[in-house]
Amino acid sequence: MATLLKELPSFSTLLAAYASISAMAMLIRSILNEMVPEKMRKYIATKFTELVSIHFNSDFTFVIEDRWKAADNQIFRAAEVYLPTRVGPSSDSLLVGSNDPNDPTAPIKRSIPPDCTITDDFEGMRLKWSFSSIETKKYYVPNKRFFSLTCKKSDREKVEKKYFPYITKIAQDILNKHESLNINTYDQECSMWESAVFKHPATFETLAMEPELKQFIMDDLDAFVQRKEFFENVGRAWKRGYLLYGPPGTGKSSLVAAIANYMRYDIYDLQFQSVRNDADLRRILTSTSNRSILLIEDIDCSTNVSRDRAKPKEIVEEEEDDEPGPNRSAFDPGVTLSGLLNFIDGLWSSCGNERIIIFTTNHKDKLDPALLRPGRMDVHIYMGYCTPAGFRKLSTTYLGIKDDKLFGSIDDLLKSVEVTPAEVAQQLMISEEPKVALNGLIEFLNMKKNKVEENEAEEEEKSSKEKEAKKKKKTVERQNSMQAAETDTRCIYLT
Ligand SMILES: Nc1ncnc2c1ncn2[C@@H]1O[C@H](COP(=O)(O)OP(=O)(O)OP(=O)(O)O)[C@@H](O)[C@H]1O
Repeated sequence: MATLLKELPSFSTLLAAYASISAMAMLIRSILNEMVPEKMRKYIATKFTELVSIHFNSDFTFVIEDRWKAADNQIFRAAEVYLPTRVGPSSDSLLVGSNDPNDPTAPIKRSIPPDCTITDDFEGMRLKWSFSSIETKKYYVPNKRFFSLTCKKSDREKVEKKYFPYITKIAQDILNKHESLNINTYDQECSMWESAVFKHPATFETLAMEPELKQFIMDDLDAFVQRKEFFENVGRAWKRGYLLYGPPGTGKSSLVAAIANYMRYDIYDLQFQSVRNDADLRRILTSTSNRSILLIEDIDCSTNVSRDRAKPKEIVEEEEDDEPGPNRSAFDPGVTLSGLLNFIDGLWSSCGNERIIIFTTNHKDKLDPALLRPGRMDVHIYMGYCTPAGFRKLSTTYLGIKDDKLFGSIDDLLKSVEVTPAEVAQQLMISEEPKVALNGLIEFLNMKKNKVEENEAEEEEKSSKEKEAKKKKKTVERQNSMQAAETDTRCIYLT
C-alpha cells in the first residue's frame, strides 16, 4: 500500500499537468478560431452538444394522439390493439369487459385504462407506454386521448423505423384474426361510435337471390380485396360503393350482413339524423377504421341528401308538401348532399383504405342523380321479389328440403304474384312440418293472387266507369254548346 501511495503523482505535479493542459486547450482553441471558419465551428459545437446530451439526458417521449390532422391516428389505433397483449406483471391496472350479449362465456376483452403504465421490450430497447385522457370541453371532441411512449434518445430512430411498423403489423394481424365482428352506431351525445358485437346469421349461402347475382357480388368483393395495387396505380382510393335498392323485405339488410360476414369487416351504421352538419360528417367518417363497411340505410329518407337537385326547388317543395311521411323527416339532417359526395369521392375519400360504402333505398327514383352517377356507387344491385330459385334457397334454409312435389305449383304462383322473400320466409316459419308450411305458403300466394286480381278488376271497372262518365260529360257538353250556338245564331238573326 505504502509503495502504491509513493507511486502516485504529488499534488504539485497534478497542478502543473492541469496548467499545461489548459494552456494547450487555449492554444488549440485560438488556432481553431484562426483557422476553422465560424460556420464549421458552430456545426462541430452542435454535434458535440448532441453527443453529450445523448449520453447524459437519455429519455425521449413520443406523444401519440387519437386524431391526426382531422383523421383517426392509425398509430394510436395500433397501440390500442397491441398494448393489451403486452400487459405483464409490471402493469398496475387493466380495463376488462365483454360486450357479447349472446355469449356470456365469451373471452373477456382487454383495454388500457388512463394513467396505466406498460413496459415493452423490443430488440434490446426498453419502452415505456402510458395512456392519458383529458377533457377538452369541445362538444364535438369531449375527450382527447393519447399515448406517451418513452424510450432512450439513442433509440428514437429505431422506434420510428422498426418498432412502430412492428406494432402496426401485429395490430393488423390481431384485427384480421378477431373472431367476432362489431357493429358501430354513432352516439351523438358523446360524439363517438358505440360498438357492439355483430352476430348475424345471414351469409351468401342463406340468401335467397338469383345464383348468378350472388356469384357476381362475391367475385366483385374478391376482386376488390385483391386490387390494392391497381387502386394505387390508377390513383383511386381503395373503396367500393354498392347501392342496394328494391322493395322492403327483399333482403337488403340481409345482404349487408352477408357481405360483412364474408369479408370479416366491421359495420359502421350511420343514421343521418344524428349528423349535425358537414363538418360533423367528416369527423364521424374519418373516425371509422379500415377494412370496414359504412352503411347508410334508407338514404331516400334523408331529404337533404336524397333530394333531386335536377328538379327546381319549388317543385321539390311542392312534392314534399304533398307527401308527408318518411320522406319528410321531422329531423331533417343538417348534412348536404355535397358534404356526403365530397367524402365519397372527394379529397376525404383518400383517408383510409379497404372501405366498402353501402347505401340502401326502397325508392331509387327519389335519389339525386348526382348520387347515382357512374363511378360514385360502383355497383347498383336490385333486390327483387322472390323467384323460384330464391324460394328453393329459403326452403332449404327454413325447412331443410331441396325438392317437393308442391314446388311446381309454388313456382307457377311466384311467376304471377309479387311476394317478398321476407313474406315467404314468414310463411315457411309457420310449421316445422314441410307439407304444412308449403301448403300454408300456397294458400298465402293464392290469397295474394286473388287480391291482386280483384284489385285489377276493380281498377278496370273504375277506369271504364271513368271513361263512361267522361264520354257522357263530353256528350252533354257538346249538346249544350250546340244549343248555345243555336240560341246565338237565333239572336244574331233577330238583331
Ligand atoms: N333475399 C333474402 N334471403 C333470405 N332471407 C331474406 C331475404 N329477404 C328477406 N329475408 C328475410 O326477411 C327479413 C327481412 O329482410 P331484410 O331486413 O333483409 O329486408 P330489407 O330489404 O332490408 O327490408 P327494409 O327495406 O324494410 O329494410 C330478414 O330477416 C330475412 O329473414
